[in-house]
Amino acid sequence: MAAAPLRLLRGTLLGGLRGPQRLMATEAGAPEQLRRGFETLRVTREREHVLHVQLHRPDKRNAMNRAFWREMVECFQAIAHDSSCRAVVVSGAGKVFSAGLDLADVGSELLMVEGDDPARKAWNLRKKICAFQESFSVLEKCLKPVIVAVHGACIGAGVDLICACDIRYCSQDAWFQVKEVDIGLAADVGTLQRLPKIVGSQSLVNELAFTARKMMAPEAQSCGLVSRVFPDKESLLQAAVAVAEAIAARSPVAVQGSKENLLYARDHPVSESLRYMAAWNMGMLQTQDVPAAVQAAMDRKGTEGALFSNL
Ligand SMILES: CCC/C=C/C=C/C(=O)SCCNC(=O)CCNC(=O)[C@H](O)C(C)(C)COP(=O)(O)OP(=O)(O)OC[C@H]1O[C@@H](n2cnc3c(N)ncnc32)[C@H](O)[C@@H]1OP(=O)(O)O
Repeated sequence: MAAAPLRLLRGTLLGGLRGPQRLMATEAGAPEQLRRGFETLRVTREREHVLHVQLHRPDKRNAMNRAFWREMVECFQAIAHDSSCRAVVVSGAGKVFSAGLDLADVGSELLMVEGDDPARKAWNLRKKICAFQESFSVLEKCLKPVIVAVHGACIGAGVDLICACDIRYCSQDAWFQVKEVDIGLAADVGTLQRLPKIVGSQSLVNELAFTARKMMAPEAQSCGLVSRVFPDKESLLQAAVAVAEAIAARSPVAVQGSKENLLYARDHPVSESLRYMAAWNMGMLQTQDVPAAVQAAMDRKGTEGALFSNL
């Protein structure tokens, strides 16, 4: 998908956007952090309510350096607070989705831990690991659905990242590798915790984590890691943006409430999740979005027939 020439967003927003637009300093509503931009991420507005976040170190195969781990948190916290954004597409710029941890930049940081004794070193290392975990947990904490589009290699921390996304698509050339054992560590930023809940086969997860073997796109689809496979990157991105647009056309109260409750249900027993749902909806069902959506359905206008305000 070729980037459209940059244009000022003001004035185009209400008409609806048809091509990616770099967020401009003049854009009303976008949080300051998104307008300033990032070193390792490129954020564009693809449609009126859809942002596209690209991992953007193509020369280094989007390897995740220190700036990346920090910027993921800044970026998705800003998106969480951007009420005009209702869905996000994540992809990788260049040849591959991501080569995972930047072994040159972050590898040395992990090996050199400060502290006067083993307990203090351990404590400082724990703080670092928790900070790394937050860089992907932030994708779940942001209630805007995140659709990830994977092409080419998705290695190590790349798998951790996609496991925290809500919808996973890939192209035919994609491959996935839980590579951490090959660099002497147990994957600690989400794969071991989330992947078993995604693919449903503990045996397969164990095999992937213990052997670091590559899993190609067809197997990733058959095991449920990705839900759709596309012939190439272009069709992949088109589909990812289209599904994001479909999500964005629906009530943000309903969509973001669904994400919150799906994640809650993943981590809690059914009875507890039902109680949480009831408490959630005793507030949220009072939204104007319900009568607006019901009226549009009765008028056979579909979702386009109802306009929902930002959340
Ligand atoms: C507490 C933190 C927890 C997180 C843990 C995470 C762990 C992991 O992610 S383990 C996995 C680490 N990653 C790898 O082992 C992948 C290494 N890279 C590759 O296998 C290949 O680069 C790849 C298949 C992705 C692409 O191959 P291609 O031929 O297309 O490119 P290259 O010529 O190999 O690389 C191009 C330049 O990118 C640099 N680069 C690639 N991967 C990394 C990396 N992981 N870290 C740092 N730099 C990387 C590579 O050095 C080349 O740079 P240059 O020589 O300057 O052109």
